[in-house]
Amino acid sequence: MQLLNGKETAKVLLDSLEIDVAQRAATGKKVPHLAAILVGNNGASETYVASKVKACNEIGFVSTLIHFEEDVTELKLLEKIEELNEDMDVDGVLVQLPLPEHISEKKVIETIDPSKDVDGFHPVNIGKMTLGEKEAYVSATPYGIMLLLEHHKIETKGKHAVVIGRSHIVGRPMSILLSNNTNPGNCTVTLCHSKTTNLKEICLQADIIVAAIGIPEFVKADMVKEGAVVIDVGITRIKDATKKSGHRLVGDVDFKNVAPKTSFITPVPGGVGPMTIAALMKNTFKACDERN
Ligand SMILES: Nc1nc(=O)c2c([nH]1)NC[C@@H]1CN(c3ccc(C(=O)N[C@@H](CCC(=O)O)C(=O)O)cc3)C=[N+]21
Repeated sequence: MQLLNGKETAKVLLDSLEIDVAQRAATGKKVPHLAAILVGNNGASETYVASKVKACNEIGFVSTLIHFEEDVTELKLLEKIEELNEDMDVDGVLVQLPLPEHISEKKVIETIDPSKDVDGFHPVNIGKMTLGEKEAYVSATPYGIMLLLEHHKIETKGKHAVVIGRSHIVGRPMSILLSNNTNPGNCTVTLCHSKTTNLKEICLQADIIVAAIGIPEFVKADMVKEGAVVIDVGITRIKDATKKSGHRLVGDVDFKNVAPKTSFITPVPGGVGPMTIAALMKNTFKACDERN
């Protein structure tokens, strides 16, 4: 069993971006600018957005964090997005999800200029990704997983990949990327979800499993074929008084029992999470490069 170390891989990618940014700056070009919008006081969201801003600072991007109160009106949020769309200095705009009930995520996502949609959530980018077009901004988590597979030279061609979870931001785009005619890619893909029958039998046929359902330790050892590659997207916070933070992070995979059966597996934390950040930074660099 080999650990797919997302933290280390993300660092390699971020170091390389840092050089690219320095090169832009040295030739008098503008550096990438990411604007992130956070609504309310969700602890996990605050942590993730803080990591994104920190990554920006570390590699020489400019970042702007806009923090609205939980009760901000949808109109006010949409107006802010439009302002950022028009701001020539801003290359990437992201609105951290989930949003409060009274705000339509669909409207918010569709208001972001597709050329600044570094999260890759806009229908235009989902369409381009589905068509395998290079200019698409690919949703950061699935993109990060593709980069992790690529970095470790994991053979995916002709393999059976089983994706568990059909969310718009992870499972669905993941299933499309893995089936695309690319490397990594060229998988035969089965997309499973809450209504799937015989999930265990399907998983047992998988060469690659991507668990993205948000149920802690859902994937058990008896669902995994010997030698499979297991990617754990889950990141649930469980209260734990013995931890300084008051919680520990648990993935969608029963890591302790599953890991010994696998050829490669991602840990939680330190697996997919840091890769999500690295992918977002790559998208933001691309947005800047295409604009200037
Ligand atoms: N518009 C939008 N874009 C997103 O990209 C987005 C989002 N909304 N909503 C929520 C999910 C989740 N997400 C993570 C990012 C980093 C870590 C990460 O860095 N995790 C660390 C641990 C962090 C911790 O200590 O909590 C790790 O796994 O090692 C995890 C999860 C981005 N998301």
